[in-house]
Amino acid sequence: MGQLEAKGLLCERDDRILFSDLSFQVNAGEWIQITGGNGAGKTTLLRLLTGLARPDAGEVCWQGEPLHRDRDSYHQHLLWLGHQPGIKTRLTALENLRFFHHHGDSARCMDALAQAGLAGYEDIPVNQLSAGQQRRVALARLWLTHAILWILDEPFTAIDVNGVERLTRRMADHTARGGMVIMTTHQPLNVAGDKIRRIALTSERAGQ
Ligand SMILES: Nc1ncnc2c1ncn2[C@@H]1O[C@H](COP(=O)(O)OP(=O)(O)OP(=O)(O)O)[C@@H](O)[C@H]1O
Repeated sequence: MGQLEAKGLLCERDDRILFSDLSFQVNAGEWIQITGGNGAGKTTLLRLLTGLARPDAGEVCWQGEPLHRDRDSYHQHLLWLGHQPGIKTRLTALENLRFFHHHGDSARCMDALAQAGLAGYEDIPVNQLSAGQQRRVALARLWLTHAILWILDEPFTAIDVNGVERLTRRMADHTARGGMVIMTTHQPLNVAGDKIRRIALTSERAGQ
């Protein structure tokens, strides 16, 4: 089972301190929402947690080891879905999933697309899908991945109410089975308060 630990993170952008001395742990089965207004540093923090960027001070550890020591093995445990859908718009929805998940046979990929609400759209080039449907193609990976840790930046952007409900259920299932979710969203989450822990990137952070 995994454990992610942020230790004393400092991040500066344009001579402004976004956050400093930020420490927290995420354990198996935990669901974390990073909160804060526009520009508070949520995406920046998520990128530090993925190992794609390095903090100005402090470090991020996975199972006790600093990420930069063995990023490749960390990435086997991680599913990162960034702000952009990160999909190939000339490929079909199904081809996109097969591209990301080589182990995913067509039947599993079709099932994942159905779970994401895209049944009937499997063979359509992604550039002919709506913004929300394109996002759903990326999010269908949540039904295919074996990664224990999901880091999701604004996964609900452009997603309708029904889609948000499906995704929320999927995240709840994942954490109930010992998975970990760290996400940002500006939308209210329809989840019992004790199921989710919030880490605020604001001056109110003290006391969180
Ligand atoms: N590559 C970069 N170079 C310089 N400054 C950056 C860079 N990326 C982000 N910033 C700055 O860092 C700050 C935090 O940006 P970030 O994207 O982390 O905020 P956020 O909390 O995710 O915001 P939002 O809710 O709008 O997505 C912003 O003030 C932004 O201008």
